[in-house]
Amino acid sequence: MTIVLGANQYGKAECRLVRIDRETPRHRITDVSVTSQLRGDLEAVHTEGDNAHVVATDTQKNTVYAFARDGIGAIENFALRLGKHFTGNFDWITGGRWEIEQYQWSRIANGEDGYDHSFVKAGDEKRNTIVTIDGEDISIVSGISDLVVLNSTASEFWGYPKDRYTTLKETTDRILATSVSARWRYLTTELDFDKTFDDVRSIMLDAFASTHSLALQQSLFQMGKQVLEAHPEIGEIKFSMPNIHHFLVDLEPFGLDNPGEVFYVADRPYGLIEATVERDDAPDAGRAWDTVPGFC
Ligand SMILES: O=c1[nH]c(=O)c2[nH]c(=O)[nH]c2[nH]1
Repeated sequence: MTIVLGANQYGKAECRLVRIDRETPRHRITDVSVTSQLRGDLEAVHTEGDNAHVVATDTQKNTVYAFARDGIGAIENFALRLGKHFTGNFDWITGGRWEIEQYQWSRIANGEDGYDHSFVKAGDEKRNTIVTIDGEDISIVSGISDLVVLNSTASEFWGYPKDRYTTLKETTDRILATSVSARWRYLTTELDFDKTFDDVRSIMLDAFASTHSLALQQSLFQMGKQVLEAHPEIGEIKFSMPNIHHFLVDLEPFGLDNPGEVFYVADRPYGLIEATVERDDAPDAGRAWDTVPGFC
């Protein structure tokens, strides 16, 4: 028996970086966290402590900041730039993984257009991407997280099997709320990623709002289906959507009715609905999803 090194990667995680584009008085802000990880011929450092092939994690971090000097642009393009740099400049680095999470800011309101150089954090919602390079293969999985949405009606849940443990009452009018995490795989590296992201987000919101839902699962599928129908450059989309339960408060002890107006929101436990919506002719995903946690 011999003990050998298995899969490995290394790099600098969560390089927080804010860039201000200030060519004109109307500044723009890009706020990201970048993780760079390299793969390749890295056996010797693990088995011998030989660092000859180790592009230091500190160097990777510095490269992230130095590249930002030229602009960031769409996070997908920034991740691709980093990946091509490391795989192109160090022979033994044959691949890697570049993950970026982007935090959203909007302009502080001031008339129609907002202030030129004053921003307010736009909630918890985040945009993200993972670019993976493996030799000649490049995969891009992008997504959104913490997109919190709520329908105050047009949601039902009934017709489920009943057994001795079932206490849930059927309903034809409930609140449907969730925090959408979605990731989708691009089938191309040449794309206006900013525009596509905005469009995917707005399709998901519109599908959630316009679906009269008999189950969160049905809303999820509609969201994915409508994204794939509009975007042939996306192979599949995965969702993880907690059902944020809103329970009707029993006001009867106070002699009051409650016609669907007063709720308490339970933070846990929560239903967790996860699914992949895919086109049946999409090219094989290869290892694109291997290091994307939290989805099925
Ligand atoms: O939309 C729902 N899907 C379920 O699978 C489920 N299960 C449950 O108890 N409530 C709900 N709601």
